[in-house]
Amino acid sequence: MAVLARRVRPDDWTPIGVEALEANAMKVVRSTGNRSVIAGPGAGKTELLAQRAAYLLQTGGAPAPRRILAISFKRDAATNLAARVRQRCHRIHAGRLDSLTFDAFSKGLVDRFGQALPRRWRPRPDYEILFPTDAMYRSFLDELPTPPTAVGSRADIMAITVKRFERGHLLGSPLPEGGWPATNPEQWAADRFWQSSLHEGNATYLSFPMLGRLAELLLRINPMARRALQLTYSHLFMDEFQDTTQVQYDLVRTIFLGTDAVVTAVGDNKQQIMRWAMAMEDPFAAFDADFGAKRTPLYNNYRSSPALVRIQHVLAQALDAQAVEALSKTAGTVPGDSCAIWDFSTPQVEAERLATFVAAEMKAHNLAPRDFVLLVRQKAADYAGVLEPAFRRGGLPLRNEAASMGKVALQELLAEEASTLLVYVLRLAMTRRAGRYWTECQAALAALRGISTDDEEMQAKLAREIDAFALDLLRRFPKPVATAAEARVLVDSILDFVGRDRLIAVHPAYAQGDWFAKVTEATTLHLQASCDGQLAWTDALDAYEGLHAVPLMTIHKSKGLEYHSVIFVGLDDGAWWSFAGDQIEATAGFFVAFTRAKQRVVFTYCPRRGTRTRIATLYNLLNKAGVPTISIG
Ligand SMILES: Nc1ncnc2c1ncn2[C@@H]1O[C@H](COP(=O)(O)OP(=O)(O)OP(=O)(O)O)[C@@H](O)[C@H]1O
Repeated sequence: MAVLARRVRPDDWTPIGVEALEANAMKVVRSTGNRSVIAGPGAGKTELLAQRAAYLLQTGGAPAPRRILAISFKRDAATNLAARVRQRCHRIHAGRLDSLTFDAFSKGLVDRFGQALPRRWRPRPDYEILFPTDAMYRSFLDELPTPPTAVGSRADIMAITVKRFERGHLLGSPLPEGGWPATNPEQWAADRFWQSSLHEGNATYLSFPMLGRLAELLLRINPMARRALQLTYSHLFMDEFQDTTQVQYDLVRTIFLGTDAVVTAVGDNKQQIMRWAMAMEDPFAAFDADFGAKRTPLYNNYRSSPALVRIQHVLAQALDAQAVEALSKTAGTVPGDSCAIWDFSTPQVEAERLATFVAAEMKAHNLAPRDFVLLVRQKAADYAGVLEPAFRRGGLPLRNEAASMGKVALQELLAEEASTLLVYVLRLAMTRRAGRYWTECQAALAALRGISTDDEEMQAKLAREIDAFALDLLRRFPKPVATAAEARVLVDSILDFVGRDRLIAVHPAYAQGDWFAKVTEATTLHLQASCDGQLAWTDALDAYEGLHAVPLMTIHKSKGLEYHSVIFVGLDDGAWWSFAGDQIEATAGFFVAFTRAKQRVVFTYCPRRGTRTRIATLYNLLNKAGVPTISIG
């Protein structure tokens, strides 16, 4: 892979790491105007952003010292894009991409500029993150005093529904600098919520959407801060744009609308599964209208076999009658049905058969455990309780990625910077062939220490320090840790070396409340558990990352990921109890699950878990696509 530090002429630039891009993707990569890319699953939308970053950084399209800002929804998506760009670009170039989540971006802004907000909107500097629930909003509304007569009555307040309160009033529109005129009960109650969260408790408590609203306000009223961002970023990328909330969109609009920044938004409306979390009805339409973006479709599917793409199209049409069938660019490699519904008599039989099936498929197609995923709609722990023992008996560990380590979900922990760094450092120090980890450690530590990519002297000094630390670590911990105390000492040593203060300074989430303590605790617990019974560090670290375990996760967590085979456990009314409530979102969830597969999708059904009448629509779609139902045992 060409990783050049020198400038490449735009005409000479070719995609890196893939053979070719389809014509429209290439147009977007090279484009100098705002673009919205709506394309189906596996079309290479994330890949397109990575290629565009490489193009802009290598050709000078994003001229130094200006930077590219990439905003994603999930931390792993943000890390994934940054890693793809690092693989494709020289570190001098890759260092000019900031890949962040929306939450981290908003929070960073409030942390940097929040104290300049007018008093009524100013959080205390040591504010805490609030994760509000419907019950919490309800009790807040129930406990409000009677509003002023001119505003309304107590009965008016009691009549406010939680959803309307949160979406329509608390977060529904940009914050007015001088506060809302108290003209109606909802707005009065929303203002009470803001003021009590900001000023009236022991601490300031703010949810991430509230931080987004504050960030938008502070940039709207502070032209210097806005200008600083506009000067910093020449380009903005937004992935999974279909799930953008109004809060996020307003923030982006306030910063970038009418500036010279070029915005690229990619997504797939059929994969919109965050409407419950306030995703906009049609963010692409708003973006095209406001930013004058040119809409560019993509037609290929690089992930899934032709047989799966054909079935995907039937599902896609249920979500969008205009959907165009994608062109599969991947050959089918499994014989027989690429998709089937398997009926089982009991969950125990199901678990045994699935374990045998995965083991046999691994052998037949030379696959690894992580080429498979077991997806469930919710309550992963309940399914894991039956599946895990059966897989263990079959010699295959199964790992519930939704399970918690201390107070952090495993999947979340593995995307945490502190945990990732620990793995990089340990792989570098304790294992052979750690070249890749050298690069990752050096890049991560240089970023934490603020060493610029072209400061050769400081980079060399850092390399020597890493080297000495790694040698010392191996001398002190030649074997995987055996006790909780040892795990703690090891984690502490690495954090001391990395620098807790630096981590906290660069990752704002760590500065808030006790999140850093929770992540450190979870890292220590998980390290100790992963070392249990292992003789070599490689095995312990493989266990930490779950490299040899079949993952089990919910559909929501599978977004953006891909597997050779997807086994969806429990296609029944029990798991999809809310199907009738929001049929479109549920079907979109089903579509997301289906489209994670490259070669095979298996749905399982067991009458003990529920009937299949309420979700007959999903079964009808599969029937329409010719998916057979097979009675397994
Ligand atoms: N031009 C290309 N040539 C070959 N492979 C590609 C190309 N573009 C993407 N891929 C591969 O296809 C797969 C899907 O790409 P990517 O994850 O970027 O798709 P996506 O459109 O973001 O998918 P989704 O919306 O389903 O998450 C990845 O394995 C990626 O490496």
